[in-house]
Amino acid sequence: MSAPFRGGPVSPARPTPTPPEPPLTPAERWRDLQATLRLVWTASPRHALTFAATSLLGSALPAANLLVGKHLLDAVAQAAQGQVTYRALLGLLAAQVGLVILGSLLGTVQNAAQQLLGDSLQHTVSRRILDKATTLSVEAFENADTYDRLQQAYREVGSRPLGVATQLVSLAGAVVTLGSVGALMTQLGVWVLPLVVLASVPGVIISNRFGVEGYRMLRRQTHDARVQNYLGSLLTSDTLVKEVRLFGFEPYLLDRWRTYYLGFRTQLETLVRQRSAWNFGASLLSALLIGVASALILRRAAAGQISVGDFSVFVLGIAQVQATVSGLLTGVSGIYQNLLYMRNLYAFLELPGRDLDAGDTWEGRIETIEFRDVAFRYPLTERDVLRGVNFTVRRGESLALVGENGAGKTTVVKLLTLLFQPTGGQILLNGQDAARFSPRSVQREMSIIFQDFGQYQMTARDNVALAESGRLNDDAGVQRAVASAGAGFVDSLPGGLDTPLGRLFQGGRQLSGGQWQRLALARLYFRNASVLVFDEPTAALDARAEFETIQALRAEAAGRITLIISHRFSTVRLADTIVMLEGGQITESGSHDALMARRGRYAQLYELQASGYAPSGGAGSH
Ligand SMILES: Nc1ncnc2c1ncn2[C@@H]1O[C@H](COP(=O)(O)OP(=O)(O)OP(=O)(O)O)[C@@H](O)[C@H]1O
Repeated sequence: MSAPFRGGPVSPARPTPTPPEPPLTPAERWRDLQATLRLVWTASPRHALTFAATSLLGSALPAANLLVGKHLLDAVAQAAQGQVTYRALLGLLAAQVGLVILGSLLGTVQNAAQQLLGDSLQHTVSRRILDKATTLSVEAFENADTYDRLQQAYREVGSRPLGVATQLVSLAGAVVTLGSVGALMTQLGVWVLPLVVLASVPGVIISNRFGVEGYRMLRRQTHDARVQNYLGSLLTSDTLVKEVRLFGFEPYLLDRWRTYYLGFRTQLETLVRQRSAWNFGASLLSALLIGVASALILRRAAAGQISVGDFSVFVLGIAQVQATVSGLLTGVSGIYQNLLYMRNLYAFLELPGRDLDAGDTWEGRIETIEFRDVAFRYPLTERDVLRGVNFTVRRGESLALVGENGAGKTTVVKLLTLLFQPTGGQILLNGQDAARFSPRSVQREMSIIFQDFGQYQMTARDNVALAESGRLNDDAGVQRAVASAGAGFVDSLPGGLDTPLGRLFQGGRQLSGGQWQRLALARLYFRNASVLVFDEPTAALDARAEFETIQALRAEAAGRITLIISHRFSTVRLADTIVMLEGGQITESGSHDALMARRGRYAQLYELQASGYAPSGGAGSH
């Protein structure tokens, strides 16, 4: 089993690589686009509307600027010949200044709306991801693919949906700009606009193609990047620093970390080299086409067919059209790319959740639990880790599971607490199939301390009362649970129950392993459950604490079903029934005395452990 959960952001590396993405059909892309727009709209209708309106209005400004600029230039040229008054020139200047002011006003409102819309979107999407995560089964978290999707979705929440929205709006804006500026340029000759437009296309196609390549590269690297992050987190972890220093495996970790980096670097270099070469070719082609258009315009100028103002429309128009066409095409490819990222989010949101409230609601106490021929196989694995497991435990009884590492004890607990469903056989609660009932309603009757129990970087009170968050202020209940768990040390903490614990946040007090375990026990006792499950409840406790814990456990166990997993036979022997698991099957069961009398595997292991305490190394008696 893994080490206790320490709240680190990166879970241990899992070997399954991310499968290649399936290509999206146009219909799927269309569906994702609609879903994204709906998302943007629901995040903040007011800001979405303001953003779209100001962007579209702003898109008509370049043509208006060109037109006023042309008239101004022509007027200046005519003024030289005394044909235009100063007043008329001032009128044109006023129009130009007016346009500048309007542009800056629209830009300011647009920026503000975009920023607020982005923030609302980030909140909405994060919330959806977190909501989804709460409905995923525990199994889903043990699957590398799901975990990758969760990470990818979370990483992209800030930028991608807003990216689609802004690009779509700029696309519409680009059509407005191109139409209006294009109409002005067409007056200079029908070939001008097509040549200028054509000059912008190759560069955009190339940036589009390499954008998609870049996305594919990142996606291919997801799994390795996670491993690399994990390696980095080992070197920066507060809880692991002692072990890392002592064993001195920093160079090994750094070396592996760097090997991953070098792999990414090689891929990036190839991509950058290819993109640069193609970009250079595209800009040569573009310069050639602009050169041809300019030569044609100059021929008309030489023939006296166009004014200075017309020529300014051509020169400034080129830049405008190129920027707009490139905006238009990158907008299309940007939407395409952002939708690829959005697919990660949707793929995560579409993962089948397990409705923990589905099924009949369990009411009342659990009086008996029966495993009937239960088998279990973890997803994506090839062998059953439990086979033909049969046992019954009744109210007031305690059952201990023993067995060597990997025998399947924790798996029995995961099934009993309905975190997983058996792949064969049945679990009966009060004689009824547990599968009929909503897991959440059954789980309300259970309380547990896992081997890898949580150490919550919150207050001591939170650490206890999280077991029933509706009773966070039940001081008497918390005190009772703390007393049962022998966690009286909390009273000597500077802020008592309200002392923040852990090292992660300012002012937090770090506890010892045994103190954390006692708090986890208090959490277990805080919930008034009919089934108490102890998975290695005394592993981190000293001998006296173990004794006290067992005494408390016996007192709390009255009138309940108790299930204990422990490698300590001093704990196990007190159970009414002991079940010996070997390779996923029950090989012996009975009371301690019965099993000792049988002189089978249990007796062997018991004596092996007891011999460790005997002064002469001989077998101890029970
Ligand atoms: N998430 C998982 N996916 C696949 N196999 C798993 C998973 N968790 C456990 N196993 C496998 O199931 C078997 C039983 O594991 P389990 O954790 O139930 O053993 P255990 O008896 O509790 O061991 P320990 O005493 O070491 O805690 C082991 O072979 C283990 O490798």
